Amino acid sequence: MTPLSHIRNFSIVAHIDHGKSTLADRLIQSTGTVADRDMKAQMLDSMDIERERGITIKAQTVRLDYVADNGEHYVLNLIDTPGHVDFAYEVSRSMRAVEGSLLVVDSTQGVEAQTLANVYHALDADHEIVPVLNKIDLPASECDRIATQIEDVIGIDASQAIRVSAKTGVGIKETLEAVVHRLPAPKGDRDAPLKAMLVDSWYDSYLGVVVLVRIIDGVIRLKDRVRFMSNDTVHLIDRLGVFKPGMLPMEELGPGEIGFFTAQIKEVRDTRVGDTITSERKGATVALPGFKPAQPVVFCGLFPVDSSEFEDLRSAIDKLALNDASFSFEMETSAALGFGFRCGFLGLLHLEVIRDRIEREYNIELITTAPSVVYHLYMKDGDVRDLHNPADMPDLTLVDHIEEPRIKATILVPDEYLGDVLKLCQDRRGVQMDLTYAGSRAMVVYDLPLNEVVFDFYDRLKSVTKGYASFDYNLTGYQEDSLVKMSVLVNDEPVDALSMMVHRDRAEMRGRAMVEKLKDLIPRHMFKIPIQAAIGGKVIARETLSALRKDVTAKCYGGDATRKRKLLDKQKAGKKKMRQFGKVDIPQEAFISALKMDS
Ligand SMILES: Nc1nc2c(ncn2[C@@H]2O[C@H](COP(=O)(O)OP(=O)(O)OP(=O)(O)O)[C@@H](O)[C@H]2O)c(=O)[nH]1
Repeated sequence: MTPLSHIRNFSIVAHIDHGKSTLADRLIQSTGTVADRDMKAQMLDSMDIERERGITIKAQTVRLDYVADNGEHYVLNLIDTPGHVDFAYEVSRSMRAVEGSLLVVDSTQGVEAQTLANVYHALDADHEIVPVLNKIDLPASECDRIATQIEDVIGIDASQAIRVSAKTGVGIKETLEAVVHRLPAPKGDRDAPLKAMLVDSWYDSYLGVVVLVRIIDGVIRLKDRVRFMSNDTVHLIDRLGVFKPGMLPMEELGPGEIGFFTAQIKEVRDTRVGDTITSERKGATVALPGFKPAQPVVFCGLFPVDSSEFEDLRSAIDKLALNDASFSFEMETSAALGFGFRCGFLGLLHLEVIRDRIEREYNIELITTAPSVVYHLYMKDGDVRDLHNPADMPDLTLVDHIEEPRIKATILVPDEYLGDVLKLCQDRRGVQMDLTYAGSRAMVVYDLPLNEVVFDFYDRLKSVTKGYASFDYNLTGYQEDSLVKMSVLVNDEPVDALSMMVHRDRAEMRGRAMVEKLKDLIPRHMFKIPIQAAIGGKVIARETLSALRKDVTAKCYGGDATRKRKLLDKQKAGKKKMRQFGKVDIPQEAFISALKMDS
């Protein structure tokens, strides 16, 4: 067992793409944790989807053995945290398991919105922070300027920032020395009753549920019987160890150490992140302060394109939920789409990841309905209800008022795009709260309704700023506003999957945009099709799709045969992805595309 004075626990915080995973790889490699020949890029990103998209979702951990320049042997535990806003919750909880952070900032880019958000999590957890300026091998690197920016914007001393190229390996040794000498050792009492913090847990098809723990006090041993304090269950530890980064068995783990155990636990749901684990006998009586469970904030319906795949979808969703306690679901039926599931997610990226995994790993084509936030309905009879699905909106005459979730959004953007960003936020019913400058960049803080952000705000922000803006948000609470349900009728049939909650003042604009989009997205049929948007019984926008002549290749005027064939093939492929509403076929992509706003 390593003495506390020779343990350092740390995380790396950074904005996406600033080089967190690359730096972690270099640290793993240069401490000889993984032999060079086994090294593959991004050791810690285990899921395929993470590797493909280059984003980290689940927190991962690795133990590094390091002999410092003073000749002493240290154990360094690195917890890698996700970088994306949807997973901020995972960031904040894994920070509680460590004492310090390396703050990685790309020295060609500077501080971004997620740098700020993540560093605040680290400061909240009382971390010692060592700034690291990365990518110094690039000609555009400006270390002095970025160090000053870190001091101005974040307010921490950056005079001792370490200059690193995670790509070439320059500065890696200095980084390891800084971890040893500038980050504090953990505290803990080996002789006190066991107190271990449950940092994370996941399902492994061979091992069952694997639990990641940080030992605070006491010692945990193989074959110990331990009690989970939140639900008072007792489990026998049948496997104990650390990640290097593969599993390395250990006989015991003492204070300050981070490792895993398995104990024949069947479901991730039986393990509450933030829970305190103690010994069955003579255990601790007071639990560690827990964490709030992550709440899904975005809901949407997932339906199989081919309705015979409903059972396959159910089993795919069941399996995914095994490993992801923040993903919720319940069965849903839609008049238009048949059987499916209403699912809750931490944010849009989370939604996309789950949807992609179902489509790819389980080979089920999906129709995704409009993402919606959770509204609070205050009914006239005094009842208060949560509305997860606009299709369930009761008659407005029964509702006294509606509250919607609001967020505090922080956006960092180069000066020249500030005007466009302000306009975008204003158009989305935002209220400006703050505007400050750091060099040639502006930091603007807006109070915005989550429902205006949930769908395509981030895409719009990237496009109006040519990708130069960075964005982060957190939920602030609920606020009353004038909200109504807008329904869409195609050929006089309501399409419930397209109904959405909108602000009354914006309903007409949204309705018009929606029917115009649908007119382009729905192929022409042999008859005229009216497309309408309505609030209650009142139509607020209308378009008519004219009837089609029979021959789809007619407009090719003879001529090019391959082009004709392509068109027919395209039409055939399109058919498979259509759903029938009354007499009308609506292509799958219409459900998502129709909801994108161009403002
Ligand atoms: N030139 C140069 N490129 C680097 C350096 N460090 C990282 N990169 C590149 O920057 C890109 C992003 O690096 P990652 O390590 O994936 O970034 P990340 O912060 O882990 O991103 P997430 O996992 O999505 O949070 C990759 O293409 C890296 O190869 C560096 O020191 N120099």
